Amino acid sequence: MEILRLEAIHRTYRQGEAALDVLRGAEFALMPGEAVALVAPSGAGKSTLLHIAGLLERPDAGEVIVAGRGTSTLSDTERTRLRRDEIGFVYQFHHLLSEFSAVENVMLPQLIAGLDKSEAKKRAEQLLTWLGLPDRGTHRPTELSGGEQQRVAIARAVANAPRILFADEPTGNLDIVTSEQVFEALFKLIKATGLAALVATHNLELAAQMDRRITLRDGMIVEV
Ligand SMILES: Nc1ncnc2c1ncn2[C@@H]1O[C@H](COP(=O)(O)OP(=O)(O)OP(=O)(O)O)[C@@H](O)[C@H]1O
Repeated sequence: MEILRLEAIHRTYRQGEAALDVLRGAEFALMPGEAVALVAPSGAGKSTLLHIAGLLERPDAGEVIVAGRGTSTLSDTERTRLRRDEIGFVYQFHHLLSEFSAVENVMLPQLIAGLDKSEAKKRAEQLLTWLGLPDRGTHRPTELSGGEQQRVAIARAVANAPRILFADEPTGNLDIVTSEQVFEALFKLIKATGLAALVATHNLELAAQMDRRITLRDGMIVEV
C-alpha cells in the first residue's frame, strides 16, 4: 500500500486582486522504498507541493493521506505529531546547528522525541556510517564540506525513522561530483530502509537515476 497519497490538491495564492492557482487538482501516490524525482520549471509549484504533502501547509482543497491516515480533519497538534513520526525534510541549505557536532545534530531530533541519550548516539553514528561519514561524527558543520553537511542533514532528517523523506533541491548548492555522492548516499539509505523519497531537483542526470519522474503541468502532477 502507498505510504503517501495526494487527492485533488488545490492551492491558490492571493495577492490583492490577483489569484495564482499553483495547484489545481494534483494527484499523486508514493510507494514505500520508492525514490521519485520532481522536476519542474522554477515557479511551477514544487516547494508548495512539498510543503503541502509534508503537512507543513494545508491545501485549500483536497486530501493528503499519510500512512493511510487522512489529514484534513486533524488538528494542528495532530498534524505536527504525524509529521514528526512519519516525515523527514531536507532543504537546499543544511540548516545544521553550528555549535553542535555532526553526531549531536543527528541526536537532537531523537532526544526531542524522548529517546535515551545512548540510544540516540548509537543511531546517529550508525546513520552517519551508512551515509559514508564514519569518521566525521565529532566535526562541527563548519569543519565539513558542503556534500558532507548535506549528508549529515539527511541523517538528521531520517533520525526518527520517518517513512517519507521530502527533499527540496538537496544538491542545489553543490557541484556535480558532490551532488552525485550525496544522491548515492541517499539512494543507499532508501534501499536499505524502505524509505520513500520525493526529491525536487533541477539535476536531470540525477532525476534519471531515480525510480520515477514527475512534473507539474498546469497545476497537475504528470508522470514523465
Ligand atoms: N506565500 C506565497 N504567496 C504568494 N505567492 C506565492 C507564495 N509562495 C509561492 N508563491 C508563488 O507560487 C508559485 C509557486 O511557487 P513555488 O515556490 O512552489 O515554486 P517552485 O516550483 O518551488 O519554484 P523554484 O524552483 O523557483 O523554487 C510562484 O509563482 C510563487 O511566486
